[in-house]
Amino acid sequence: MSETVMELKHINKFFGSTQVIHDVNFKVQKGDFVTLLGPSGCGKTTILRMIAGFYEPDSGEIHLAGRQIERVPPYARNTAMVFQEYALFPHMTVFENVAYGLRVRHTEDSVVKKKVGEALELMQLLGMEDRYPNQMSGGQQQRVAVARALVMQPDVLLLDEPLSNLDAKLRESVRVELRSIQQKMGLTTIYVTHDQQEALSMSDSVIVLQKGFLRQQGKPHEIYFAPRTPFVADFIGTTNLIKVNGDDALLVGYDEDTVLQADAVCPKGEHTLSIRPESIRLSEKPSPSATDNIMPVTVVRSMFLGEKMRYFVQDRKGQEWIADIFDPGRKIYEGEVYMLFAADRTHVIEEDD
Ligand SMILES: Nc1ncnc2c1ncn2[C@@H]1O[C@H](COP(=O)(O)OP(=O)(O)OP(=O)(O)O)[C@@H](O)[C@H]1O
Repeated sequence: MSETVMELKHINKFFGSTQVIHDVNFKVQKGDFVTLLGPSGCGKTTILRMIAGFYEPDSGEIHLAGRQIERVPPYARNTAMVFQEYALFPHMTVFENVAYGLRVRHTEDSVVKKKVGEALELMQLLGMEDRYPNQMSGGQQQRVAVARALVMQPDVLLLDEPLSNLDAKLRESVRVELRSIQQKMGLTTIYVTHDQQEALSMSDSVIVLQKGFLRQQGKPHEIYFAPRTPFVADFIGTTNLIKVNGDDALLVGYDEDTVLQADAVCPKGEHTLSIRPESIRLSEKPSPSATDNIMPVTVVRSMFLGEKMRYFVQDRKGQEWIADIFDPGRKIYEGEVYMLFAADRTHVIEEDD
């Protein structure tokens, strides 16, 4: 059974006269890894800082572990935040950096020793207790910053792009490590990133933000395969966004000669469909199965990308589509071909941006 540990209700935030957060609502289940995802400036950090208590919302409520906390000072909330720039104390050893929060709380020495030891072990930092931050790599410093947060046993761990200073390979391995520790500890975590891949691969739940508005919250595969707005569809990977005429039916009109079958009833009027490039197949013959959509197209250009071949094709209307063909072998499609895609991958977008 899932249990809600945190909830934001109707949160609004202004900086001066500019509203940067607009009526944001979401719930976080205990033990979940939740990602706030969106482009630069969409308000991710502002939301995280309001949860930590560094900013106050102008209106709305924040509930954490049974308490209403939006006016509670940061030190009196049981949250711990890890910043992008680690913010370790340079003049303190690793041990003292990790112990800092416990010392502030006047925790007994023997308990400090035990808890810091456990956190260092979890983050694979045993043996480095006496080093100073400048004697460690970026990845190690980042692990110290996480250990320093874990040791506080927060109700929620807040991570603000903690991997963005690491190179791609290290980032990948720290990402796997972080997720596995978080799951082992059952630690509720909110993670800020603008990296879609990172969000999809790490999260139980993803929250997509655009210009201070929450556009969608869902499991990674829901966000990917059933985006609710064109922005979400386009921000999460590559997609084909196609304008169609709906008629309160599964069949939608694309042009005079083409009717497409969609994955849901499309309301009357102009709407958008999203079809992922990997959901498209190409064929020299018009041989669709009963549930396939089919359209004649012309190959404009193609690109070999290793595991897949990316085709840019144009339909009769002049609309360009992208089709990704995996395991392409030696076959190259050229000129006039047919594009096939299943009805259940022809996704009706509920709301236009
Ligand atoms: N202290 C501040 N005073 C005034 N405006 C601010 C302040 N902090 C953030 N903003 C503005 O609020 C908006 C949201 O910023 P925020 O830092 O939350 O975005 P973000 O999604 O975390 O972006 P990034 O990924 O670039 O860190 C931006 O337009 C930003 O310029």
